[in-house]
Formats: sequence, C-alpha cells, structure tokens
Amino acid sequence: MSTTPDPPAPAPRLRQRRIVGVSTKMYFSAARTASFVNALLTLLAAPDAHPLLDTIDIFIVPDHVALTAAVAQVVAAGQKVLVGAQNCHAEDAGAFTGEVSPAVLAEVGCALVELGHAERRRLFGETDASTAGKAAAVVRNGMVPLVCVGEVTRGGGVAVAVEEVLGQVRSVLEAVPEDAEVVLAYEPVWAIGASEPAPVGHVCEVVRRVRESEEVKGREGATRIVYGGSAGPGLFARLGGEVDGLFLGRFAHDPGQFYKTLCEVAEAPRLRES
Ligand SMILES: O=C[C@H](O)COP(=O)(O)O
Repeated sequence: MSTTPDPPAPAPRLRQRRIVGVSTKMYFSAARTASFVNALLTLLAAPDAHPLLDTIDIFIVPDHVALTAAVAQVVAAGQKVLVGAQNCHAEDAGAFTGEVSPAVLAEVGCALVELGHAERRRLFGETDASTAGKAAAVVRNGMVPLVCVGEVTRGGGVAVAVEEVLGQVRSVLEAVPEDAEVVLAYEPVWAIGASEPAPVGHVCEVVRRVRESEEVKGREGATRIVYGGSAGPGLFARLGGEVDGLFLGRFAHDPGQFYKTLCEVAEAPRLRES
C-alpha cells in the first residue's frame, strides 16, 4: 500500500486587484480638475484614510489639457494614483493635426488610455476596428488600454448583450499581444448618463459570461472587468464581487463621493475563484 501523500489541493486563487477610476469627460474646467485632484490626494494622504486603499488601483481620467498637471500633482504627493487619457491616436507621430499621440501620453506619465467609449463611438464615428488599432498603440507605448464595451439597446436581455460585447472585446484582444494587460469597462450604453446604473443582475450575468468566454478566460495577460454607467457610492457591494471595480462618471465628480466609493470597493469582501 502506497504511503505517498496526496498532493495538496491548489490554493484558491485570489481575484485580481480591484481597480476604480473616474472620468471627468468634458465637464471640468482646468481649475476644477486641479482642485478635484488636490482634494482626492488630500483624502488619500490623511492619517485616518482607509487602511485598505493600498489594496486597490485608483485612477483618474481628466481631459487631455489637464492631464500633465494632474500627473504633476500625483507625483508631488507621492501617491499611487494612475492618470489616464480619454482617447489617443493609433499612430505615434505624424501629420494628424488635432490628434493626441500615445507616445506623448506615455512620455508625460499617462498610465492608461480610455478607448472606445460609447460617446466616441456615437458622436465621433469610432468603431471596433479603430478602437482595436488604438489599443495596439497604447500597449506598444507601455500603457494599459481601458476599453469601453457595452450593448447599445436596453431590453435585449443578457444573451444579446453578451454577443454584442464579445464582438467588441474580441476585436481589441486580437489586436494586442496575448500577455498585454487590459481593463474592460462594461458600460451598457443605455445606462450611461442615466439616473441609475443598469440592474445588478444584468451586470453580473453579462460580466460573468464575458469573463468565462474563450476570448478572455484563456488570456495570459491580466484582464480586469469593471462596471461603468451611472455608478456611484453604494453600488459595488450590490454587485457581489462579480466585477473587478468601477469606472465612474458624474456620481464621482465630487471628490468626497469618489473617495467614499474607493473605500467601499477596498473593504468589500474578496471572493475567491474556484
Ligand atoms: O466614463 C464614465 C461612464 O461613461 C459613466 O458615466 P456616468 O456615470 O456619468 O453615466
């Protein structure tokens, strides 16, 4: 009879580090962005700041003009807050008047670039293909693409939403290296700029199916999925740990509300993957 002990069961893998951020879209003046960043950094540095905030990634996405000042504020404060851009061009340099180079964004300390937001798709004609090209450029320049995906129409149900979202996800993931880190922001278009977020059950089921999809599951690179669309304080706990964080807009444009949401995400119980 063999005395060889059974190999120990693999330790349950902790879910990825949570990530929470806010976009100011085009709502803020430069002065308001500076004041917002200053207030946030003050809250994060306070002696009574939530001790678990170190366990999450925090980012802010100001407009392009305010971005370098925001980076300077973060660096001066010595805080680990990531600064992102709201868009970029797919080429690093050239005759593209009015566009923003991903190489320059990286040069000035930008850490991630938001791509394919519903407003860019609807108002500026961006497509899955153009978003994919930009994602490749962002990765090539050492930054993380924060790719917005989401179904346009409400009422189609989970299966329809997943199909639409996976098409958007697939084109981006095919354009970046297998080991590239990517953050997907699931933002149902109909829930953006609304009075309340999409129903929790819908969000959880769509995110769960996207996470379990062939496109995402087998990837070598970290692929975090956050929720955005009228998100604010009180939402994350209701999502039951199904998402890796939140991408906020209007309901976090007050630094106190953003900080409150950060604390909620940091202290929510950690689920483990089976
Ligand atoms: O960029 C953020 C999302 O589009 C959500 O914006 P919102 O919370 O103002 O709807």
